[in-house]
Amino acid sequence: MIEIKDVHVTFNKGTPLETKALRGINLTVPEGQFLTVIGSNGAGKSTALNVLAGLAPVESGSVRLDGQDITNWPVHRRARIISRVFQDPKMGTCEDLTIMENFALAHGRTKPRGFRFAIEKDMREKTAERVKVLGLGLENRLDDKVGLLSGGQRQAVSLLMAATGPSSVLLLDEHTAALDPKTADFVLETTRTIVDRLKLTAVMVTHSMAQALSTGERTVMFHRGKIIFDASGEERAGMAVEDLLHLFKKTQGEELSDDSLLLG
Ligand SMILES: Nc1ncnc2c1ncn2[C@@H]1O[C@H](COP(=O)(O)OP(=O)(O)OP(=O)(O)O)[C@@H](O)[C@H]1O
Repeated sequence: MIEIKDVHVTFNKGTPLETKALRGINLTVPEGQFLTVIGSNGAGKSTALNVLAGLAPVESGSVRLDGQDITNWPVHRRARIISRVFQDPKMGTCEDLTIMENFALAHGRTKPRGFRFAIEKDMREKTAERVKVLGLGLENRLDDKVGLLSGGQRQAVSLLMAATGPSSVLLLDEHTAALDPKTADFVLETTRTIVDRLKLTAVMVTHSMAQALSTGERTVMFHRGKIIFDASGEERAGMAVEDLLHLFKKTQGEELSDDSLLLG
């Protein structure tokens, strides 16, 4: 379970560039929940993910994971339990290494003589089995360099790698935004399957309201560093993008002006 309590993040404090990126965020995500996060540009979505990953300076408030206070844990300590997939398909994998080597690396199986030698038969079979879930035939291309894969294939592999290992929390940072619509749909469907099968706690930031409502089981909206609504259950099940816009206008007294949110 993720528990973010009254978290404030201010960049460049005390300077003319001071930005209050998060202004008292409270968010509890129960174990196994798939949460989607939406909001206009600069609303604080990525900062919230960075707070979880340990990359944003928490000015006040606390972050707990499964009851442990991780507010001051360094990034590397969290990396074992929290993994992340970024917008850029190139960020989750090493393009000069093969699919197999990337998985070996993710498993921390490196040895002084080089991990090529450390890839045991057993691990190869397990990796092939895992990659097969994607339905892309990549189980027959384990020795191909990742750089040869398409953006969608690569993002699917990143996703699988992030979900492999001991981590139980998956952070998805607009991970389909750089893909064409068809590939984005495929990666999104793969995401749903992986999160469901591995019973992960997932937080997905997206610019698409439609995607936010059709994925996972709960949606929160950020606006100017605050969470302005939190929908789940029946309320969310019947929601369309127009309802979100209406809700935004009702709570904020203004129209939502971010085109990417409206069109996504
Ligand atoms: N490292 C940083 N240094 C200074 N300001 C930052 C930093 N990171 C974010 N900000 C500022 O904090 C605010 C929130 O940014 P954040 O990236 O969290 O928004 P976002 O909701 O993810 O937006 P977008 O959808 O545009 O990516 C913005 O005003 C941004 O310019």
